[in-house]
Amino acid sequence: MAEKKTYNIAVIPGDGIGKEITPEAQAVLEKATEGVAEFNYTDFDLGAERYLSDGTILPDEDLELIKKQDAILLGAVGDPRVKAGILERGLLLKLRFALDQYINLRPSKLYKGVTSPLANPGDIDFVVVREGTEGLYCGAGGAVRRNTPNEVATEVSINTWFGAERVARYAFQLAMKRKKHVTLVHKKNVLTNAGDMWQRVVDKVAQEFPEVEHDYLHVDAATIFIVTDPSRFDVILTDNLFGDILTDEAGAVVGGVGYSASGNINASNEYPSMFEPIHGSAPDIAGKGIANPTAAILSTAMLLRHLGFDEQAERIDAAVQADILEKGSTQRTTHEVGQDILARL
Ligand SMILES: NC(=O)C1=CN([C@@H]2O[C@H](COP(=O)(O)OP(=O)(O)OC[C@H]3O[C@@H](n4cnc5c(N)ncnc54)[C@H](O)[C@@H]3O)[C@@H](O)[C@H]2O)C=CC1
Ligand SMILES: CC(C)CC(=O)C(=O)O
Ligand SMILES: [Mg+2]
Repeated sequence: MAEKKTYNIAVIPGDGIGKEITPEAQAVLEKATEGVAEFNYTDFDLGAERYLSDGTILPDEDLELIKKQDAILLGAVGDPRVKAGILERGLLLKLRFALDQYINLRPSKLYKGVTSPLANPGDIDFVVVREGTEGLYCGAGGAVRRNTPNEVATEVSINTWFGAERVARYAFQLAMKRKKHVTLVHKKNVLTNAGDMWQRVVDKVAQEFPEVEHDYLHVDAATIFIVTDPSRFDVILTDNLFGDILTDEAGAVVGGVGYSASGNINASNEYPSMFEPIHGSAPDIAGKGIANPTAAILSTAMLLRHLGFDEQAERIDAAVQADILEKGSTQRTTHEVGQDILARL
């Protein structure tokens, strides 16, 4: 149950379709919370336009203000006019790291009425618990002898016992509320240092949860089962890179990344958590008004659940499900989908 009466929400639409889907999500969030508490929104002009106009990516004063919010609603980051990585690292990953959002929570659910590319998808309903602050995304590494034929580039995957243990415990706790099954996904047959540590962490944490079954898959095999037998999964626990890749695949399997929401959770509540669709800024369709805002809207349900507004979150989920059942197969603009879902609240 929510405890406070006033909530401050940072809104970062970002780039590309992020700017198109975020207003639809925010409208749903505002409507769903009408009368239950006061939600104050602060818009942050961060992303490619800001960077191209004044060279700033995430100024310290913005970060400090964001730290004081209760939650963050983010669209997507990345623009073809800006060198790859500048905004992704300097804005998105900086937020995840600075706010210690170590749980990257990514549910994959096949909504009734959505057409999966799988012939026999079965009942797909699993959650990927992806570590959010470590692994190959830390930015450790570098390049020597750049722009010579002898260039060597390294990316170092940093995995700490502390980091793996806290996310593993979260995954087992989540499994207790679900089908009590955790699958660790890694590549321990090759990444023998990190993979072995992750397995030992999971074996230790599992002892605290005797009711939860756990197994292991190498990531390459996991990609097979996500398309051949996705209903076998309940909670997938994995590292930052594998989780990123697997969740896009899972998104495709449940009808498209436009249906896949996520939360970057600071489970200790020291800093605000951030909610965003799993997809990016989709430059190939940006500006056309055709992006699916459903993932962004479902992200607001995750935001509300995080703040303790379970009932309001359920209403958003139900509105999305009803919308898909009735109109999922019709061609609609981003705004039409947003309006249709809004009308059901
Ligand atoms: N969380 C974030 O902010 C993320 C940012 N990115 C950034 O986004 C940019 C584009 O990356 P891509 O690799 O193209 O991935 P992407 O997820 O933006 O797009 C991949 C494909 O999915 C489609 N798609 C994505 N969202 C959709 C939606 N809501 N409705 C309908 N179709 C949708 C796109 O049109 C595209 O064909 C890059 O700059 C990348 O770094 C990528 C992933 C996550
Ligand atoms: C753009 C990246 C920083 C990450 C990504 O693709 C994701 O978190 O899904
Ligand atoms: Mg991704």
